[in-house]
Amino acid sequence: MSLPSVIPTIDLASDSPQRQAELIKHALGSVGFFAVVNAGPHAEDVEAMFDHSKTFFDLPMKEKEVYLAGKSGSGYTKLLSQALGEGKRDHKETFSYGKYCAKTKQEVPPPFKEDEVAHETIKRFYQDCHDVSERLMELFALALELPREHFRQSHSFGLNTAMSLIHYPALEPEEQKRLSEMDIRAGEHKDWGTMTLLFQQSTGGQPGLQVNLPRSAIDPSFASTDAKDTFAWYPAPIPPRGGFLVNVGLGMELWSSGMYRATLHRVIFPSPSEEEIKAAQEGLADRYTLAFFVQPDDDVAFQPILPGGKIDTSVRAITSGELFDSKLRESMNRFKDIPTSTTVAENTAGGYGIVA
Ligand SMILES: O=C(O)CCC(=O)C(=O)O
Ligand SMILES: [Fe+2]
Repeated sequence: MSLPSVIPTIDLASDSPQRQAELIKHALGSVGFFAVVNAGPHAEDVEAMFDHSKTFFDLPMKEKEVYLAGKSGSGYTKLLSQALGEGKRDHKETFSYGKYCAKTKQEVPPPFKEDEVAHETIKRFYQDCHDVSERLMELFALALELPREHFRQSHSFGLNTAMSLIHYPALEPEEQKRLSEMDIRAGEHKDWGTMTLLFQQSTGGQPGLQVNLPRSAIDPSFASTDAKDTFAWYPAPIPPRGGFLVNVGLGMELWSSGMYRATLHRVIFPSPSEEEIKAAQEGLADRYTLAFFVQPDDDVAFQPILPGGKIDTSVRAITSGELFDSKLRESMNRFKDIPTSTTVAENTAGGYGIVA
């Protein structure tokens, strides 16, 4: 069974809200991912964002280093300076906008600062991602029989939600073979927050995102057998132009008492044969993605929601800020212990990412 049929596509322009909520509930209860079409940022803006991202990552290291991320995760992180999963460093560089558009504005890097059009595009993209995430949160609530503002009201505009430009550079096959023994593009992890919107290039981009799913989610007939359920990695689809993927993080999994699943995912290097074919066809291709990490305000407690829209207030639930801090600490400790295939001194000056 091919994956697009298990990662459903939700059309936010034509399905009814009831139907959208039903599809979301089913997707998040089984595979933890779905694709959205006909909503969110304009396709032209998404494409422009990929161009701006390329412009930034093409800058000489000296210029990018000016924006090195601090503990908040905002700013630039170098190749191999994060480890989303166990045992391997991530062969990617990122630029994250933490509190962008909010009161404490982060400084925008030169290619965007000096380019009024680029700057406006980034702001509009952020705003449109925020707006569609609010719509989705209303549907998440509707599907669990909660008041529509239940999740939405816990996310102040521009406060904890962060946006990342991500670049996974293409490598010569030999170099990639050497690196992939010790590193990965993005190690296996669950996101931390409410949800992530992930934009991939619909044409000319490189795939590589994989999701870890139980066989019973891929093949419904399997669920009725006695065989032990096993997990395997499946390639995630790239939605059509203007579309994007959505997955929920650990915060939402806790909040929904597991009715919405945070699914493990990772980004792998292309296999040498695929790489060779691609290289022959179009020259070496890099993978660029844009991620919008929706994260509740720090003091929001993930008070578990029970079936029927009841809230369990009998437990002292972890807050969004506590979960974020503990995940950040965990990822820093994990990172320190991981050897790398390249000179550590050259590559570890970056900060830490927003996700684990
Ligand atoms: O870039 C991708 O395809 C996925 C990135 C991701 O999962 C993350 O940064 O949390
Ligand atoms: Fe992720």
